[in-house]
Amino acid sequence: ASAGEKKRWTLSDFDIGKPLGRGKFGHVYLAREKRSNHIVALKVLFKSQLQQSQVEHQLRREVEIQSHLRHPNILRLYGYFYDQKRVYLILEYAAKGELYKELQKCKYFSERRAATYVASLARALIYCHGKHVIHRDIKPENLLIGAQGELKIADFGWSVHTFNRRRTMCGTLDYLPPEMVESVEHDASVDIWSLGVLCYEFLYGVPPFEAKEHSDTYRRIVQVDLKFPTKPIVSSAAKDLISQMLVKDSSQRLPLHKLLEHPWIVQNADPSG
Ligand SMILES: Cn1ncc2ncnc(NCCc3cnc(NC(=O)Nc4cccc(C(F)(F)F)c4)s3)c21
Repeated sequence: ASAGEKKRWTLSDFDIGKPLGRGKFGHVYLAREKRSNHIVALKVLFKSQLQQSQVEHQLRREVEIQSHLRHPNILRLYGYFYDQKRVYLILEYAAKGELYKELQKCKYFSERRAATYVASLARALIYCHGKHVIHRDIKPENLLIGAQGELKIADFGWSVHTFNRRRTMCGTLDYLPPEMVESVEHDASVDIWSLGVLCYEFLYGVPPFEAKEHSDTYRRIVQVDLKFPTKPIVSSAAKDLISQMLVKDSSQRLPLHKLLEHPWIVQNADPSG
């Protein structure tokens, strides 16, 4: 088998280093694979918590989906192993850490930095959608920064194969009425909406539909109650792009390949990503 595949990993294959972060289901540690000295991130998940939340199938799907994804802006999941009580995810290490911490520190990003991030995320999502994978959970907490400052989408715990859902739902689509064919409520355009929300938050430091109560946020989203603050000053080109992504009718949202041709991206994104 090639490196990292088929081999049965165990905890004794790794030296464990400092904690990198703690998620809902467990902690992440810096680790070094002893034989290769390869630095990785090791996410430790407790089986008990996975069982309680009945998310084991999601984890299996994440591992399956991630094993086919190879893109510079998608954090690699090299493999997994488990022992009596825990499941371990062997992940690519993102040396510059979590994007949301960087956003908190800077309050908001320059238009060049925001456009560079948005363009690299668009390229990663074009790649995913090309493989019928939608992420469905694009937000600052799921974005990491690599050693060269490049953005990495992480945590495909909520991603799905839209193609599979069509296939598993029925043998042939021919006899299905429109509402059943349409029933893949998440089509790839959900990621375009989330990328628009992210672009807004990169530029203003807050998400566009933020409100004190969940019910108010829900109403602002369904009404697409999009307002642009006067401060910080943001170019009209950026506002134009965001307005073309945060559109209620998912079929009318700016397609990702068109996003890469938008003047704001062309003029501000660093081509290297
Ligand atoms: C903080 N940090 N700093 C540097 C750094 N470098 C790499 N990684 C880091 N952090 C880990 C990032 C993750 C990547 N993939 C994940 N995947 C996941 O957490 N999956 C997952 C968990 C629990 C339940 C489910 C389930 F079942 F619901 F699907 C799915 S987490 C780093």
